[in-house]
Amino acid sequence: MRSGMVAVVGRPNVGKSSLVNALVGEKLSIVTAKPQTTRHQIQAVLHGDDMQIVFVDTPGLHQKAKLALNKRLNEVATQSLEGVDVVLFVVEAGRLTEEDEMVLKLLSAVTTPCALIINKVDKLRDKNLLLPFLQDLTARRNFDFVVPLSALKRDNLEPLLKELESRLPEGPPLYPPDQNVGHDRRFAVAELVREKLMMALHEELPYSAAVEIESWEQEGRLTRISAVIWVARDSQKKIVIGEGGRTLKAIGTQARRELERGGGKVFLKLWVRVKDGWNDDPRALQQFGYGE
Ligand SMILES: Nc1nc2c(ncn2[C@@H]2O[C@H](COP(=O)(O)OP(=O)(O)OP(=O)(O)O)[C@@H](O)[C@H]2O)c(=O)[nH]1
Repeated sequence: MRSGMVAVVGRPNVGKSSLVNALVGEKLSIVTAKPQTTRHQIQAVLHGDDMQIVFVDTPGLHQKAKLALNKRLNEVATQSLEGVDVVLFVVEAGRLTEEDEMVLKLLSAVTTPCALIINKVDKLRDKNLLLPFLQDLTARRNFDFVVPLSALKRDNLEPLLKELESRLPEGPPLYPPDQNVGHDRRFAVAELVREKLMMALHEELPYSAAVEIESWEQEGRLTRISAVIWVARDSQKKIVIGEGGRTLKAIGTQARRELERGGGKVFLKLWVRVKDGWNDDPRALQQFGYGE
């Protein structure tokens, strides 16, 4: 058995989340309610037969604009990258920006094995450009390995997994195999809808709305989710639906967009129902996932 931590770094929009989702195979591997270590936020866990990969986020790398300026943030990011087994530096094929350069610069201080992942090769019209692009980057840093791939098309993921497997230390899994993936994913989606609801209503309904996932069906790349927004009073139902259904529609659209970011299509159907005083009812709380 091998297991270890892998950090995925790169500028915004290069496809880091898409890559992790493609590798873990969970279209909707949303990150709430996942365990957290002191220095790393767990993004997703890949449970293989004889390997476990814990993908982590890098604190410090998220304050993107400040990256070049803030020494402290660089230190935080560097330290956290020193604590993992492999770093995946993700870039977009054929496109290197100033932000990529900043991340590369930050990586120069990191001694952890580091791989160059050239994502979105499917977007590259002229495949002949790949080699000079790759050569340009490998001239700047000694990468431990290089994998061109497409997270979106799930192209060339296998070589990356093989490389990772050979580099992870031998040892027991860091996390117990997740037997409640279904429940976790449902809870994560419910929380996402709730977050959009709270944003749409500007906290007009704090604590009096709960979201329950009623059904969940997977049809190939399409996920059909039906969710109920439970409110405590009739007047609140009107607020959530909004004039001509506008508020509810906006909530649904925002949640759906976020769910689709990892690829695949999502049909999200939202309903609003009233359960008088649900937020005082322990059984209702349990039903909505807020119980012990
Ligand atoms: N054509 C193509 N598009 C991709 C590929 N991988 C990701 N994308 C798209 O690139 C966009 C950004 O992908 P994300 O996975 O959200 O990128 P990210 O690096 O996690 O972005 P941040 O969360 O902002 O840091 C999305 O529209 C993806 O669908 C790929 O292999 N090919």
